[in-house]
Amino acid sequence: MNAATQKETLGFQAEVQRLLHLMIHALYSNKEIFLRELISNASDACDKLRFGINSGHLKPALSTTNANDFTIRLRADKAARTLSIEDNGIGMSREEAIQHLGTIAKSGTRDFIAQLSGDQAKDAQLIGQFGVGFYSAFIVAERVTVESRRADAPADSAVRWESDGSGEFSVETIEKDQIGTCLTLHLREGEDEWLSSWKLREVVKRYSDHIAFPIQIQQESWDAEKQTMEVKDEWETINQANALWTRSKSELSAEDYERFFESLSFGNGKPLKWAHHRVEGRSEYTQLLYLPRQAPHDLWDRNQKRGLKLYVRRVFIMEDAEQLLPAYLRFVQGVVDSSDLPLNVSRELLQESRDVKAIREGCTKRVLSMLEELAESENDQDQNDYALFWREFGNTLKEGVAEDFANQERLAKLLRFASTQQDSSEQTVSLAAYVARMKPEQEHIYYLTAESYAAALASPHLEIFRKKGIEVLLLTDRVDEWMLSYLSSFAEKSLQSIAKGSANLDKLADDTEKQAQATATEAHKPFIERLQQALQEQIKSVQVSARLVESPVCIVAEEGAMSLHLQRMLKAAGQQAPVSKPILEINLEHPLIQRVRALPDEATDFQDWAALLLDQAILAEGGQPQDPAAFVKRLNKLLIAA
Ligand SMILES: Nc1ncnc2c1ncn2[C@@H]1O[C@H](COP(=O)(O)OP(=O)(O)OP(=O)(O)O)[C@@H](O)[C@H]1O
Repeated sequence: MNAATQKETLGFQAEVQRLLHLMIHALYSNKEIFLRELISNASDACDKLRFGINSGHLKPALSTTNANDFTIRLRADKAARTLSIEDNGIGMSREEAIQHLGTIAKSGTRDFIAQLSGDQAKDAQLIGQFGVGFYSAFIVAERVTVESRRADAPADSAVRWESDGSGEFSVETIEKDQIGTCLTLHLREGEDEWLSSWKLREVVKRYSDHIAFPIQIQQESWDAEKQTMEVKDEWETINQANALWTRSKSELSAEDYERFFESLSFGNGKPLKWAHHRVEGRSEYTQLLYLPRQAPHDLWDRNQKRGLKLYVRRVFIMEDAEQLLPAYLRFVQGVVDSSDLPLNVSRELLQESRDVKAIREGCTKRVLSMLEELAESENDQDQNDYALFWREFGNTLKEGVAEDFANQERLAKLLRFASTQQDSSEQTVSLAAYVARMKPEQEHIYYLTAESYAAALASPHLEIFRKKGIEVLLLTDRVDEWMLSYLSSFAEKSLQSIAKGSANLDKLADDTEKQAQATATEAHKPFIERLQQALQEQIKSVQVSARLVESPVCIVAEEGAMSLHLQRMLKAAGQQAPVSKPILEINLEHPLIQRVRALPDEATDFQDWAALLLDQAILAEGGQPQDPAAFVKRLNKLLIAA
């Protein structure tokens, strides 16, 4: 026996020993992950061999090995109480087995182990972040035998590595017919469940369904004579072995993508659009992202489960990984498969990972590009998919304007609104289209927020804009006010509420109009002051209106103050809104105002008239009079007197 074939016994690297001891205890409650780790190693080994063959780097010893023959086989031997995981991947030489299975080649191992405390929960989390790999076999096995033959080595140069995990391992050279690696786990007392085919199926389905190579177990049949299940020499594939996203786009049809979406979304119909890319650079990953056609009923609820499915090198890691996309894109479904994250990445780690940050940015940009492409369909009369998208998800996308400053400009281009330019409440007008239609003298993008489309259309604030033929965007979704507090301009035009302050109306008025307003204010100063006096508890001031044409009065919020609509919304939600008194604007041309103005100084009902004017202004704006019963009483009193 020469030195190379001799059996030798070696000690584990000190770190391995310590890690093994701590890991077995810390991960015991989550022991099934050992199977995922070992299958992942087997899959990596197949990948490496396939790559070696395709790139011409490696010439396998067996000519039969081609990309279609790769399998990962799980063999349970009930009599011997062993579970084997066998692959026909790249395999290991004797030196490689010593190197890879006796040491931890990762940088920072020492620091990492120094952090382990013996506290089970904390250590489990830390080990999870570190990646447990091959050594997880010892969670369920009291002894592990690895027989391996490198794909380019002759049959008599294979290796057997064996250890009970207590500090030493042995290696010897053996003969092995097949290339690849066979790991045999001699199960610990009480671990017999790993001999049952249903248990193996269950765990493979959960974690390894999308491993690209077939994972197989032996078929069993009932032997009536012996009254036992007998193992047959036939193999059955128990995973889908079809990680669609790892295949090249040119191989996949629209039906393939649609079918996969169905499996992701549990029958939510066909997707509107998808994007499938392999991203290289700072972080390497594959993204397969879908825009659904229909919103789930609870889309509005930001606390609902959301997110993409996360895989690491085709091993399933978690459902609903919400860190991979910002909350405002929670309608997107799909898969991210990272090449960089550790297999045992936890939700906590996702939050801190720089790789995840890069994935999140990359996926966000991709979704925005998909939406921009979809928006091009707006010119298509027959199939306006963007209108469809906007109806379902527009409200959610608006949250992005407030939350995603880096992409605000792109998001603003994707917004659609109802407008006075159209006859329907449908939100189809983009800010770009609005700006293109602006009057030469117009400097602002005008909008009005209201409870409903009908309320917006009836608002007295619109009168002057109608008269001058200036378009106003009508915003009636709950999220609008919040969004607007973050969106102050578009294409260098500032957004201006027509229900606040002067609304820069003077810029729209010609010199004669301005002159007339100034003269009227001067001429009716005593009346204006009297009205102001009567209502001073409730309003900030009375002003001669530049925006009213048909209505006698309206109220507006002060420039820079919270809009009255938002104040009402906050109040309805039980939140405290800063109290700011509105401005009452009056239309001096209106017969009702003229009637009140004509009341003699000694008239005792001036106070009633003033209160009535204010209350109707509040009503027209969509609000509630402070004291509705008093309003009705006053109205009746004045009607009877009239
Ligand atoms: N089935 C196998 N075939 C060939 N080599 C293997 C096999 N299993 C393990 N190895 C070798 O042993 C090394 C160590 O495996 P281990 O699972 O501990 O770490 P890893 O796979 O490199 O990292 P991690 O599992 O944490 O992502 C692997 O890098 C690989 O070189």
